[in-house]
Amino acid sequence: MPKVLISDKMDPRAAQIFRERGLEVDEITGKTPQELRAIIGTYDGLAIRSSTKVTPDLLEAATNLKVVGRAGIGVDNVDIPAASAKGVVVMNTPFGNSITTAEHAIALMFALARQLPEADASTQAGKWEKNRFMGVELTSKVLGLIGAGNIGSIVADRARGLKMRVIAFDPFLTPERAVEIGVEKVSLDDLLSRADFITLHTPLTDQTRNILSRENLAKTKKGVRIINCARGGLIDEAALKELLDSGHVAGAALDVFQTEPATDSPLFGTPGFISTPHLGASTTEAQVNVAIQVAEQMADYLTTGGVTNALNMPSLSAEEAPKLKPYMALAEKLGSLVGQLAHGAITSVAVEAEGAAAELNLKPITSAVLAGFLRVHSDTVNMVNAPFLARERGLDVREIRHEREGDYHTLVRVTVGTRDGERSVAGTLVGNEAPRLVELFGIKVEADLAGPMLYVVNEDRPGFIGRLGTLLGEANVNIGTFHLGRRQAGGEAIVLLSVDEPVTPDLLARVKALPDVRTAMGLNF
Ligand SMILES: NC(=O)C1=CN([C@@H]2O[C@H](COP(=O)(O)OP(=O)(O)OC[C@H]3O[C@@H](n4cnc5c(N)ncnc54)[C@H](O)[C@@H]3O)[C@@H](O)[C@H]2O)C=CC1
Ligand SMILES: O=C(O)C(=O)COP(=O)(O)O
Repeated sequence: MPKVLISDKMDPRAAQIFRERGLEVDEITGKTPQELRAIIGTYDGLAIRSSTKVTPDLLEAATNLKVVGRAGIGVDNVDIPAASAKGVVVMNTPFGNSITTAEHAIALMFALARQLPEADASTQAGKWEKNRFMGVELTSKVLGLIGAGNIGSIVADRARGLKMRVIAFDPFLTPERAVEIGVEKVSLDDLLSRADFITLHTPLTDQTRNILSRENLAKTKKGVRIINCARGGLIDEAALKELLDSGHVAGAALDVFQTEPATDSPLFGTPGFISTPHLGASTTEAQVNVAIQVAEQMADYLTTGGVTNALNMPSLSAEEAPKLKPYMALAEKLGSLVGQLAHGAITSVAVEAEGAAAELNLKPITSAVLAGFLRVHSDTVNMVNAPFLARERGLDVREIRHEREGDYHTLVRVTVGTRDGERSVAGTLVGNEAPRLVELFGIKVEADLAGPMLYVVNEDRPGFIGRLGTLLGEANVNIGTFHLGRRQAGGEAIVLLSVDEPVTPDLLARVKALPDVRTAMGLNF
């Protein structure tokens, strides 16, 4: 039974779903990285929010881990390349808390406009400072969005309802989408100089880190108010403090900080500064959404292989997964076969689908080919890390669909490119289920690829099969299945046979010494 660890505070529905889906679940929150490292080894799944840091160090100890599920959006607390390299799927819940977070940004914008926290503190202190708290209206003000994705576009929608003019800097925002969400697409400099309010809604990446740098903050309009419900690393906090002190920035509301938990910050106590402790996603509705979603996604993956919202693997629906499973087995075997047989440096891998296979999602099939192929050299390769490792090796990977149906109702062909040219193998599914090789390096040969096998290339001459059979019999090697193919009579022929025990170097040497043998190899599936 797969085991899941919930390591950050999560709605109880997550644990309930894991149990209902037949998984074992432990909820152990608030652990230090060292404590987590000590227990992670037995778990197949790890469900987190933003507190748990999935570092290379934690992953190293996570010897059984197959999936990390982030009940939320931002995954900057997960080292995705390290997870991918270890073959761990990383999933998030990209929409579950977006409305809630957008509403928090709007709440902070109002709080800044009317100095609500200070006014509240003063009033409750019995001061009744009616003249101290003069606010500004939002109507007709310019709101500058940095990042106009899911959350940014909801903020834009709400702000337009408040009669604000919304401008957005987002290099990936298309002009059509800008029109659709009712924002004016602008450059960052334009936004900085025009916005009365600036709100950040980008992920934290190498491109967005410090996007409101000291230099960029200095380009803002005097009296600007800044809201950050995205990630702490997006703003230079020291520069922000100075600009608040000088009065250039009229107000700043941060829900997120460079270092969290932020129990101490030079910004604390600065006039015009408001903070919340990373509450963007903290509503009952959002937490129920993300807990249910992450648990369903992780349970799907651990029980059916279905993949939804993975950041390091193509999606594969729970309905698709059973249909693709036999294809993935076929693809792994074909990948493994070319991996074992192809000599020399491989520079490209092409995966072609014909007939029924052409109707399917090819991404998982390709990942399985690459996994089978790369596993020949490393047994830690799986479908998650194979595409990543292939990229690292500079392999040119292509997927090709053919509408035509050939001799088989469904066919997957794998062609690898080497310095000596291309070599290709192809297979089908018998009864839509059982993987079967049908072509090897241009020669038609039908074989099940399973267990230890012996592969021989020979001259097609009478008597050869008998001599090979005799040799194997004398060596006490039991033959399970025997498959033959040839290019043309008297030309190059191949023998593929399954044997009960792995082929020993000694047996291989004797096979190679037989007359008419060009080459021989032991294979394993
Ligand atoms: N405070 C909180 O509790 C929460 C914070 N978040 C944060 O909000 C972020 C945004 O979430 P979504 O809108 O759902 O993500 P999203 O992926 O839908 O949108 C992000 C947008 O940022 C844009 N972007 C990327 N690089 C950029 C750059 N260099 N400059 C400008 N724009 C850039 C993208 O094109 C995209 O449109 C998350 O990554 C997360 O870090 C999300 C939920 C809750
Ligand atoms: O979803 C996100 O990106 C968030 O930042 C929410 O964080 P949390 O789950 O509340 O720790």
